[in-house]
Amino acid sequence: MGGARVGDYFALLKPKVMSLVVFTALIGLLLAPGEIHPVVAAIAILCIALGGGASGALNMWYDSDIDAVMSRTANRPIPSGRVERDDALTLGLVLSFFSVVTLGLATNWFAAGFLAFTIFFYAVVYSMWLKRSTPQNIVIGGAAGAFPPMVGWAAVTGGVSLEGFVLFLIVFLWTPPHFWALALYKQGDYGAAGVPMLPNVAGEQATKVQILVYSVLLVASTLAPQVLGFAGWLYTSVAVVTGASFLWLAVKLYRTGADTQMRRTARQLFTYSLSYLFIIFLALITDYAMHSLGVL
Ligand code: HEM
Ligand SMILES: CC(C)=CCC/C(C)=C/CC/C(C)=C/COP(=O)(O)OP(=O)(O)O
Repeated sequence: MGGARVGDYFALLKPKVMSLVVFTALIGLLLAPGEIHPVVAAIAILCIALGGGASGALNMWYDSDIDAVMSRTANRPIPSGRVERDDALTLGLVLSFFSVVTLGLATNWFAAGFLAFTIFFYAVVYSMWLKRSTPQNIVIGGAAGAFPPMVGWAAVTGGVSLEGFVLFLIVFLWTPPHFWALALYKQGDYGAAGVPMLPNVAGEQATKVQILVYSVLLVASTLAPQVLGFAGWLYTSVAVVTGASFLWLAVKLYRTGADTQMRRTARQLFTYSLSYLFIIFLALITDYAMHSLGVL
């Protein structure tokens, strides 16, 4: 086939999505108690980024048939013919192996095993099984995207903890509103590709109800750091204000029936979901840093 550029292989790693995944992993690593050398920490984050990228390449290898049918994904490196499927598979496997082994050597084998499991969960459990078989695909599969903060935590401590689980829970509950908002305005795409996403199986109204339910659970879960005592008022004020906006958008979506307006609101919620997760995790680490420095 030929003609593939470095940028095409880079695109296989889903860099934009992984940037936020890696950010949540970084916060997990920074919040974890214990010492980690800054260079080791940097290597650990790089390994999580490469592992995430590897799982993205494996997803694009497996999904190239449906990606070719959807307008949002038709121009990806494989469906557009710029990268061979086999090359994407090789890249995904090599990077998976390299990232897991390097993380194990640099930190500990529990964190490495957890990274391997996360890659497996996204590339195999979600992409090869759940995505094409159930409208609950992203609820269960979303766990893969929520594990990275726990992997970051494990890189420092060699284990899991309640605090790490809370970070997992926040990302886990955030994923359904994040994704279903997008699916609501891209329904046609998934329908055409035969992927059973909630809007094209259960309908728009049922999806809006589910988005609302998960948004309430999500905002409630963001109060857990304060309740459990590992964040203070700075974080909690940010969580309350940004959470209220999240709920307001989810309610607005629920109440908007008209098609064009509904799609606009769904797009707003999707875009907002990205800033929201970033801000919540940033507030957590800022609050933690301020407490550590004695400023708060
Ligand atoms: C199973 C879970 C998830 C599903 C099904 C999902 C789905 C999607 C989809 C379909 C897009 C549009 C991507 C594109 O057009 O290239 C997207 C965008 C995005 N997702 Fe997710 N997502 C999930 C979890 C996550 C997680 C856990 C994070 C980060 C913590 C995340 C961060 C992002 C970001 C940053 C974008 C914007 C990318 C851009 O600007 O192009 N997603 N997501
Ligand atoms: C560290 C590590 C291994 C992280 C994995 C993180 C993870 C599971 C992120 C979710 C990624 C994502 C873009 C899902 C999109 O669903 P899709 O693939 O159905 O979307 P598409 O239609 O855009 O391909």
